[in-house]
Amino acid sequence: MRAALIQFTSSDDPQDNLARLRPLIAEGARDGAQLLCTPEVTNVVAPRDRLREVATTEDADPVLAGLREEASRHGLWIAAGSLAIRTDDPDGRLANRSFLLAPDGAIAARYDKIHMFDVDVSATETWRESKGFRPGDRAVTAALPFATLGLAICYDLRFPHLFRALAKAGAQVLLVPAAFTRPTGEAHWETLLRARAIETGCFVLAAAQTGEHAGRRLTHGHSLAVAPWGEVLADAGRAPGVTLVDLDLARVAEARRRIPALLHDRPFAGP
Ligand SMILES: O=C(O)CNC(=O)[C@H](CS)NC(=O)CCC(=O)C(=O)O
Repeated sequence: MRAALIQFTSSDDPQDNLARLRPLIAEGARDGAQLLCTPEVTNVVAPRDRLREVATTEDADPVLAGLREEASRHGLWIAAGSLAIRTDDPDGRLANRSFLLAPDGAIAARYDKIHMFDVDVSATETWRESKGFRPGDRAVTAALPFATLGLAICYDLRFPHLFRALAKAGAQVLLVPAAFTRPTGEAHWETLLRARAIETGCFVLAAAQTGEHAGRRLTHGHSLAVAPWGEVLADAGRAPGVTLVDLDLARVAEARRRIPALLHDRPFAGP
């Protein structure tokens, strides 16, 4: 199968983001991608107040509507990394929700980010994702004609048991759309993605936000594709654009045959 990672710098204006995404999708389609992945919060990256003002419901979100159009126009699958979506939460919290869009434009799966990034990265960089977003509580796989996908988002990457559960439920390709911070990206991003691939014997596809966003926020970039044995197949660097990668799904079974650790869980007591 051929996948495309769309690396992108989302602004705080969904219409602007959609307008800049369309040509990248056309490029991925022209180059034969069957599955196209976009980063976390593709529709809007903004400080909390602006985000709440801009985010709308699934029915009203222009980026979701536009991506559904693009999926059916080009007849390909789009994993809309995540979108910030208004919910019925009494406290007004949004969902950080991924959508898998089928080649006819239908919504084939949804996943709400489970783990909230409530972290003091440094003395000057602190995040309280749970103030703006309501966490999900359900892991999601989706069987496509050419591969079974496991869905995760950004900070979920640090919770290996989620990925193990996805692999055990049949996932062969794990998606990790992200908006990683610069300091944690430099220190951990590639290592964690390679570890999740090796542990699960899955391909990992991670489409990333890159560059400078509203409110002077910086993201790490380096959209990455990793093989089940752990090799980096593609690294998009810092520039926005489309990165193509060919996945030979037979490599999933091959990696798991060489190291059958997924079958070797044992109960234990303690510590
Ligand atoms: O708030 C938004 O706009 C959407 N959410 C995000 O971008 C989230 C929470 S701030 N970012 C991460 O999870 C980064 C994780 C990370 O960098 C790490 O694990 O090191």
